[in-house]
Amino acid sequence: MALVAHDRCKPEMLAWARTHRETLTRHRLYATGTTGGILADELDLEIIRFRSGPLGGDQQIGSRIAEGDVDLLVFFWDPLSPQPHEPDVRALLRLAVLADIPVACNRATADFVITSPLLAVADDPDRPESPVFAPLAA
Ligand SMILES: O=C(CO)COP(=O)(O)O
Repeated sequence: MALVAHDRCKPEMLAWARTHRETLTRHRLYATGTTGGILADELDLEIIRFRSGPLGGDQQIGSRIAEGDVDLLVFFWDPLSPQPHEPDVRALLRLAVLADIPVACNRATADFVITSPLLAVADDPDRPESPVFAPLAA
């Protein structure tokens, strides 16, 4: 999973991650620099941190998505503040849609996604390589 939050949304991301910490510990976590630092410090989560978003972190996560290495993106982007790296933000969201992975842009959606029964498939120890979101049975 990849976790990203703009500055004004970081308290929301921290609160969400605190609520779902136990679930998060069962997955490999990527995050942009500052978001990942806060989650690691506050919640003692093991996180693979990239650069800060404005310095290329969004692009680094986008490249992981393009490589098929990310199954879920939680991106609390700020709808009220312009971002200097807006093109990177758009590119990250575009790649996530293109890759057809779930993208949660607010807490309500992130709550739905992380409590989805589909996510439970990935937590099955007998299927460690299963994707976060298994296809629905045919
Ligand atoms: O800017 C961001 C996403 O666009 C987030 O970056 P940080 O987590 O480094 O603040």
